[in-house]
Amino acid sequence: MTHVRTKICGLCSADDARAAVAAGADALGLVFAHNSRRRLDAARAVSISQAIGPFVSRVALFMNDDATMVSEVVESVTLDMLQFHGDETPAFCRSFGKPYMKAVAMGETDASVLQAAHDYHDAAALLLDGNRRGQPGGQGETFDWQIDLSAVGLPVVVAGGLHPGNVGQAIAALAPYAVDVSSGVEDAPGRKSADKMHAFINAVDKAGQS
Ligand SMILES: O=C(O)c1ccccc1N[C@@H]1O[C@H](COP(=O)(O)O)[C@@H](O)[C@H]1O
Repeated sequence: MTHVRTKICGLCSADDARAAVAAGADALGLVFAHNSRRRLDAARAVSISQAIGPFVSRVALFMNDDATMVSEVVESVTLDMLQFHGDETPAFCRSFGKPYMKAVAMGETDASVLQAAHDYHDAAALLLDGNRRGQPGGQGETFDWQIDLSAVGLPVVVAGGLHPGNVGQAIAALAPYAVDVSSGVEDAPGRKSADKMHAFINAVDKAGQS
């Protein structure tokens, strides 16, 4: 039996954050990317972060945002990890003194997970997303799960188009360390569904038992 961890991303309210924790999420994502419809300002992010109880990780998501903005967020919001979704270099990712996760855009034929694992060797994890390079994530797009990840050497987080109905299949195909979901547990853009979050985490737990 494997405990596959679940990150729920794009929380836009304290109530949704509490519901995600109640559903059993291991990590919650707060989006600061300038190009996201789920983008938070610092005041809202602080109120959401305060609503998250102990033993649940807080992850801040950026995409090609400038260093000053990232530093301001790191200084004003309680965070455990940073998630970078753009063309950020390894030096940029590690420069904020926090564990980080680098997203790899899998929605193109030449995406090289092994190259990313080499370049971002000090990352806490690699996150594989279904978006094309340059396009924002969080669009609900899957990628081809028939890939061999055995040589990656870093924890792998699978994302992109996951929902309660397909996450078991993704786990069976890729045996990831964790899965990450945003659109697939929403009722409307930026509004999470407690029922969908429960169903998602039940499906993850079930897949980890088989
Ligand atoms: O959620 C966003 O708005 C977002 C913006 C820019 C980059 C990434 C974003 N979200 C991340 O995208 C993946 C997949 O999300 P989905 O489940 O397909 O909606 C996930 O890691 C989100 O954290």
